[in-house]
Formats: sequence, C-alpha cells, structure tokens
Amino acid sequence: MVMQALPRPVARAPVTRPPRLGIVGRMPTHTNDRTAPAVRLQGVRKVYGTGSAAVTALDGLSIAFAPAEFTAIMGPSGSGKSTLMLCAAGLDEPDAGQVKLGSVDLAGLGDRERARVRRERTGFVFQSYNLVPTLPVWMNVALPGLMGGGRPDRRAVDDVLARVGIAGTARRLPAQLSGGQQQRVAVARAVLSRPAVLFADEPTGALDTAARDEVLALLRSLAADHGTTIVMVTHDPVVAAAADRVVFLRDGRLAGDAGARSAAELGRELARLGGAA
Ligand SMILES: Nc1ncnc2c1ncn2[C@@H]1O[C@H](COP(=O)(O)OP(=O)(O)OP(=O)(O)O)[C@@H](O)[C@H]1O
Repeated sequence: MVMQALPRPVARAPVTRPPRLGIVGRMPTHTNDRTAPAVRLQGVRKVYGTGSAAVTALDGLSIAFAPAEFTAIMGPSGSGKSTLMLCAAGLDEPDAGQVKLGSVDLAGLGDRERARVRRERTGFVFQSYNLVPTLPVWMNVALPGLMGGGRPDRRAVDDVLARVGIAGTARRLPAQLSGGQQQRVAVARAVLSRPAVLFADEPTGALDTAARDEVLALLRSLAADHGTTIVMVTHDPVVAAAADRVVFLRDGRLAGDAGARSAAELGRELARLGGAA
C-alpha cells in the first residue's frame, strides 16, 4: 500500500490566540461596510511650520486600508509615519486632501462631531502602555468611557479582557502584570468600544521577544477574527513581518506598498530607503 503524505502543517510563530468573541459586550455603534475602505486618505498634504521653517510631513499621500487588513507602516525617521496616523485618525488636520473614516469625510465635521466619530471608529495603542498605575485593570480599560461621562460596564470590560487573552486580571494593578499583559490591557482599552480601526504606534517597542510575539498574535487575531483594521507603525522589520501588508514612506510619499514579506527583505528595503533596521 502506498502511504499518502499528509500535508505538512505550516510553521507559524508561537501564537496564543484569544478566544473568539461570542454575542457579548456592547454592540458597535456603526457597521463595517466591507466594500468600502475602513480608512482612506486622498492627496493628503500636511505642512508643519511656515516660511523657511516649513516641513512637508505628508506630500499628497493617497492610501486606503481595507476592513480587517493588518498593515505595517515603515520608513526612515521623519518620513511621515506618525503624521499619517494622526491625520488618518482625525487627531490632526491635513492642509489639503481628504480623509475618510468609513464613509465619513472628516473635513465636513465640526470639532465635536469629529471627536465622536474618532471615539466610535478608532482606537490607539502606543509603545508606552499609558496605564494609570493606581487604578485596577478594569478601571484602566473603562477609563475613556468614564471620562466621557459614561457608567462603567463591568461585563463589557470582562468580555474585552477575555478577548485579548487576560481574563481574570480585572482587579490587579498594572504593576502586577508583565509588560506584555500591560500592553494587552492597553489594547483592551482601545478596542472596548469595538472601533473599526486600531492605530498602533510601535506597540511592541518596549517588550521582550516573547511578549512581542504575543501582542502581534493578538493584533493578528483582532484583524482576522474580529474584522478590526490594524494600522501599525514600526521601525522593526521582525514586527512588520507579522502584518499582511507593509507600506513604506519616504519624504511624506509612498515609497513601497506590498504584501507580507520576510523580516530580512523588509530590513533590506528599509535600509535602501535610508532607515535603520
Ligand atoms: N508638530 C510638529 N511640528 C513641526 N514639525 C513636525 C511636527 N510633527 C512632525 N514634524 C516633522 O514632520 C516630519 C514627519 O514627522 P513624523 O513624526 O510624521 O515622521 P515619522 O516617520 O513618524 O518619524 P519617526 O520615525 O522619527 O517617529 C518630520 O520632519 C518632523 O520633524
């Protein structure tokens, strides 16, 4: 009898997948239109300063991020990565061009309306977890809602802690958690309201390699299992290699845009553009 070779399992980075989310927690206040980009920048120009001090941070940039897409943004220092995220999230206003979050054109909104759209549709995670050390985990997660005058919804908080893989930590203080767990708390806080888009600025920059891989697996799971669009800035080719798409910027313009590649390839591309890997 001829033995049939079984398909070999695909080698993957160690992944601790949080459980899939059931019908729990708060429902989103918007729906993802899967046919439209979650974020779209069209001809966006952003200049800081004036006259001889003027710096063009974004130079007519056009780019779109699809629902559930996990994109890494790379590029040399000063290439416009942070400005892209700030403009895409409505935290900074372009001098020219259009930014749309889903179907909403941010330029058409007043300050309050823009803040509401931002709150409902976007979440942010930074390198430093930005947790309040004196508050327990659950309160850190609920904080944006509490500051907006809302009442804490413990069930929704417990659900999101389970979603990011740290169920049972609600009553602990941040210092009682590892760095990777603290970043998961920051991710939980950012996705509590189920934003369509999660912006992450060097989210693994302060983590060791094991915690880095856990947080990257979490981001991948949020995109693949929960449909969250992830836009992540990183200098680290190993981190960027976890994304489905890698975009390179140089001088505020698009310098590369392609699917997943190896860390070695990404490092070479970054060096070619003048950045350090
Ligand atoms: N608030 C600001 N005022 C003046 N210039 C700014 C401001 N923010 C950014 N810039 C300039 O705009 C350009 C793009 O900056 P940005 O921070 O977007 O780049 P970056 O790619 O994120 O850089 P890095 O990798 O160093 O964080 C840089 O030349 C920067 O000095």
